[in-house]
Amino acid sequence: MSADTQKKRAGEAAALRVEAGMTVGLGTGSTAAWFVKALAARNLADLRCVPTSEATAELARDLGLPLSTLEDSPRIDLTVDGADEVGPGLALIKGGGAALLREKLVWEASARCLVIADAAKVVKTLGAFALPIEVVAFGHKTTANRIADVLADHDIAMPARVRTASPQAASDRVASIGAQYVRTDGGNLIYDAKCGAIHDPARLADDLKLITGVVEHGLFLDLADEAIIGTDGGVDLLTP
Ligand SMILES: O=C[C@H](O)[C@H](O)[C@H](O)COP(=O)(O)O
Repeated sequence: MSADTQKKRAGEAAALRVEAGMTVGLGTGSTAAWFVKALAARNLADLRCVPTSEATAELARDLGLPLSTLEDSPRIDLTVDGADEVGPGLALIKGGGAALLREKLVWEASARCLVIADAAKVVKTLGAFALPIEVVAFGHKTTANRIADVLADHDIAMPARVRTASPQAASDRVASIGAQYVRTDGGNLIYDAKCGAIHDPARLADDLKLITGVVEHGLFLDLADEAIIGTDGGVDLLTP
């Protein structure tokens, strides 16, 4: 069975958790897109949907879901979002789609957060997936040196690399500097850190946040309340 089928199962199961009248955070990525489609198909009354990216906003708008913003709807009942890795205690790596900052803002404003993923995302140790780190473009190479120092302090030898767009995507972008770089919805850059294994995610999260120029990182710790994992047989539910 394909990963996409597992993602669809998880997304559809998550859509059943939404009730009429809720304010719902809409995640970003291919798994979250299945959730958004399944949610729209339910046609629930009085929903308010807060998207975590321009891409999700566009999808939700096309499907007729009522959109709001975090400014207008600062208290979210339930956010449903994908992940790049789901580790022990529902510690997550997110940001493969460069949406980590808006995602984290929406997650932290949510009474409940539900992560949805295919079975391959579940890992024993975080870090095989390169950790995305969102960095201000101004002086980003200096910031990258500081990130490298922090990574080295965590026994991660390889410096993080700035994420570049595919040639097609790059040609679609207009940026004042580095048109080849992926830009987040907020106009920042993404550095990806190939960690291999993150032995102390909480300490790494704290250390990265202390670097001037780092806007956010993709470690989502103590934020997910539950995970719905799509499998070949159905879905598995995980709690922290
Ligand atoms: O920035 C993107 C998000 O964190 C996504 O939720 C994450 O990358 C998972 O994406 P997908 O469901 O496409 O694997």
